[in-house]
Amino acid sequence: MRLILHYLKKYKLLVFINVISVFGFALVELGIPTIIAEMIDQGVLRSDENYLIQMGLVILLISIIGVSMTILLGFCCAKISTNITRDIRNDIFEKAQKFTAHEFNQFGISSMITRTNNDAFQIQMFVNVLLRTALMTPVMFIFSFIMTARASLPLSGIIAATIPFIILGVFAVAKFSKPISENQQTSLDELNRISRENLSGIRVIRAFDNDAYEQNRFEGTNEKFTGYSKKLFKLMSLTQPVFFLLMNIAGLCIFWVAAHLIADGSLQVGQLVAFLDYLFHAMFSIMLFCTVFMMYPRAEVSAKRIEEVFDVDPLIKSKSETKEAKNETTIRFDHVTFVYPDGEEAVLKDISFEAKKGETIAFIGSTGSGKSTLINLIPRFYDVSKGTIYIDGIDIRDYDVKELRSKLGVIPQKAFLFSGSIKENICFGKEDASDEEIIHAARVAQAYDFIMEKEHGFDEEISEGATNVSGGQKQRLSIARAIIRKPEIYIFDDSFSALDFKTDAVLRHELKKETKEAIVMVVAQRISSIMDADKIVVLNEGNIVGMGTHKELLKNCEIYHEIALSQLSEEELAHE
Ligand SMILES: Nc1ncnc2c1ncn2[C@@H]1O[C@H](COP(=O)(O)OP(=O)(O)OP(=O)(O)O)[C@@H](O)[C@H]1O
Repeated sequence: MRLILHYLKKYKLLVFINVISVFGFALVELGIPTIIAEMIDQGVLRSDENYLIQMGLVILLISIIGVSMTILLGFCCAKISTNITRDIRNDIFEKAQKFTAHEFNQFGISSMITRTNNDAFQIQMFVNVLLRTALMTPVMFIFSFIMTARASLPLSGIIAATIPFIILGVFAVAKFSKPISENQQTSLDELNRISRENLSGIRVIRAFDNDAYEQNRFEGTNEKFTGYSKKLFKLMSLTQPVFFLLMNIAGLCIFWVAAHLIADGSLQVGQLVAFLDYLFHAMFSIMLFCTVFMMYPRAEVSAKRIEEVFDVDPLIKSKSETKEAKNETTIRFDHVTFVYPDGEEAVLKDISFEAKKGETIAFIGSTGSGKSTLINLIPRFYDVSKGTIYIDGIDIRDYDVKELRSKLGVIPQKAFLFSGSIKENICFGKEDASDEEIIHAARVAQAYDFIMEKEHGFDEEISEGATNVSGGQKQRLSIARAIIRKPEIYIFDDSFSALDFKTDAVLRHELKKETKEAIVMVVAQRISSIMDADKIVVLNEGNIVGMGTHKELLKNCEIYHEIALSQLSEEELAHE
């Protein structure tokens, strides 16, 4: 409710119009039975035709007002509920933009998608019904109840006696349905996760001939989800007949008592007609109330799941303004230690090094030695646990994150392309890039030739998951995407691994010309990719075990010598 109220505040005017139309609608609805009762007692029984015509016209006018109010009510409810859902989705998306991998892991990507789509939709349905009925129900009920009491006190006593049973029933349904709704949403998360994994890992599943296993896994979860949904529907479908049964019993009692009252002359037929009409409205409003109340537990579960996302305090906090930077391009790690938020041991230990404008600094080491972790600290995908990283003399935590990242051109280990054209993918690095800039970036990244071989050149569409380009082509496009930004610091995380040796060499040669004014940080497994670097940092189990040029390291770093020996022949090494 807190979440819904928070969003409702943004639409005060619409809510106000909504309230007016509810009152208008309720008064019109309830006014008509009063007039009809008058018409029967004064017009029909006394055969007063003029009176009947006059009252008929009043009913017509009131009905027109009623219809207009109902249309207005529907319009307001639809507008408010859809706008609120849109706002919730936008806010979840905006919040998620600030998440690090650690925060995403708390929910899982599939659950984030379910929360954004399905949970937000549950809120939309609830708000729509709530706005239609929340105000109308008490207004109509109280008014109709007073009117039924006015029409006949003994008969209204029967309604009053029925109400506690209805309220008890509604509370019981809400109590049972809440845990089922929670389980339903959780199993929907699971279903989405399995679908996602299945679809994106379809090749691996087929290659390992594991279709049957995956099918069973999916069917199991689907069955679970269906089970919870069935339980909910059963509960709901039980509720209505029981409700009507109660109503019918109350109706029977009412007619039985009414027959006696009319027989002994203490109740008129007109009064009974008015009573029945008000009774209908009272019951109708109770039924609406039950609908809202039965939807509430489900919406509450969804609201809680959305609030969980909003309540996360992202690890990375941005400064609104960056301190005045020194007029230099440097990057400096000063005794940096890092432990993953959900890890126990330090993955990087007391790391210190520096690189200046125009320099290339490379990182090498066995798998799991911490190379990717090290460079992921620079765009602040995570913050250091100890020590400081300085860019241009300023602690990176003192930057506005946007400004910090605008200095960087990151080419991740797993090249990722978006669905859209090749051109759009390259322009992701610089929205307003000219055609010349796009072509230049593609040429430097050695992507131009293969792009031109595509039927539509730069307008060729990249499919979802970039399945229509090869691994090496993906890497080159993501390199072009970084080049086009002309960043101050290039970060290549094993970004040449899918390239053949010749393309790798040409690309590095072309890059050298492009990056004269920048710092280039390269993580690589291949010695040949980094042996020209100005400085090579050798990592082992999170420690720096060697730092220097290729030649220096060959002489004084045993681990580097071993890596070199495993990749280069004795002859090649002897040349160094
Ligand atoms: N998100 C994470 N949470 C916890 N531990 C992690 C996380 N990511 C990586 N690690 C651990 O941190 C260590 C360093 O991983 P990292 O990816 O930095 O190594 P790397 O040198 O880049 O390896 P590779 O060459 O295989 O890419 C590994 O032991 C890894 O298991």
